[in-house]
Amino acid sequence: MIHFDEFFVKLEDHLEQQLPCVAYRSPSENNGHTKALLQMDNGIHNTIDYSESGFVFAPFEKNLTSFIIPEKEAEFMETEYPEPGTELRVREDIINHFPPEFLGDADRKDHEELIQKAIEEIEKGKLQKVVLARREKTDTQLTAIEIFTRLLKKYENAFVYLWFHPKTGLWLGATPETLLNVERTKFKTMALAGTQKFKGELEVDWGQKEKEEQQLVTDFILENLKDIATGEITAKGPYTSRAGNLLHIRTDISGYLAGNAGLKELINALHPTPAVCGLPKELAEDFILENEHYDREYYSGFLGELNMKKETKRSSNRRNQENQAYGSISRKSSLYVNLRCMKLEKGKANLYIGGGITKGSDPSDEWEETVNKSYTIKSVLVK
Ligand SMILES: C=C(O[C@@H]1C=C(C(=O)O)C=C[C@H]1O)C(=O)O
Repeated sequence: MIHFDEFFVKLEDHLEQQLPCVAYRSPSENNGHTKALLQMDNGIHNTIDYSESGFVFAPFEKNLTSFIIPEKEAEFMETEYPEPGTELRVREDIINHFPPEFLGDADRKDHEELIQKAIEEIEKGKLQKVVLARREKTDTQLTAIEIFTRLLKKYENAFVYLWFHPKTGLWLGATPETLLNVERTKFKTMALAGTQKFKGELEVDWGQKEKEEQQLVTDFILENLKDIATGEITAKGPYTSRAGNLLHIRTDISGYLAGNAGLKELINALHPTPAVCGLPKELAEDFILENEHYDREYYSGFLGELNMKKETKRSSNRRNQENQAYGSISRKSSLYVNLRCMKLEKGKANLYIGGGITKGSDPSDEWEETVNKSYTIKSVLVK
């Protein structure tokens, strides 16, 4: 563990040298410290079968390249940051810096037309759900590290990260969505969908449309895991879960991998889930690629620790001591869906924001939802 001043100086130095690096912190429920992997040279490393150890950064489109910072090629550092009691207070008048109308009517019109087109496609009967997103460019005077530390201070329940790689550029985010947690054969995932604004209350009512939309995600996950899991798959929920200024419906899903299945099979079964793509998966993906007129790149892809070393604490319990002989170091993967994120380019932040469309969707409500979601990032972009 090092002091956070040293941590951020080293991170900044690495960014200046344009070398691959990542800094991140897990959601508080997973008790995370702020960590980083600084790759020691400028080598380019890809992963296809997810067998390597390191930090992976994978795109939305399955057949595009996933990059990895290998554990063995990088310096690992860890710090305690932020200090307790230093939660970020954002300006009350943040909305005046990014009034929805600032976007101009053209953005709104384009997005609503896209949604209308999807609703018409859904009404034809083949496509059930499609998640449509837009990209919004905005200015920021802040440096990458300033944005990162502000995200850390504001969103303790999110997976917060800063990723740089010469092949992908600089990305930052605070995502509420776990793709996978895997330790030995035990896996955990979640079905997250349905959105409303948080107004101080966790006890809220959800509309039929949101409940059904989230149920589709749960059903898809359970169905797709059936053949690679052994024994029963447990689903806890649905319940309301807070993500910054938003609420979502969430179900926690866990189980054990069957003997012939590994991380690769799990990822292939899940990514991209109908929380970010749609149903049926291929039809939804085709619709997205044909109709969203920009490249999602790494938005709605996934990222996180892949097969990273985890030391298990010694226990005084005799039976555990015997187990230690074999199992004191295990491998752990913690992957998150890349949402509430941005790509930073020379004073410009590119935000990516989407929402699930089903036959009950209303284009103007869906637009509002993307505006609300955009404040997750916007609220840390102004000092
Ligand atoms: C697609 C996004 O979020 C996803 C879509 C949601 C929805 O449609 O209600 C909710 C949570 C996420 O699974 C996004 O934030 O860009």
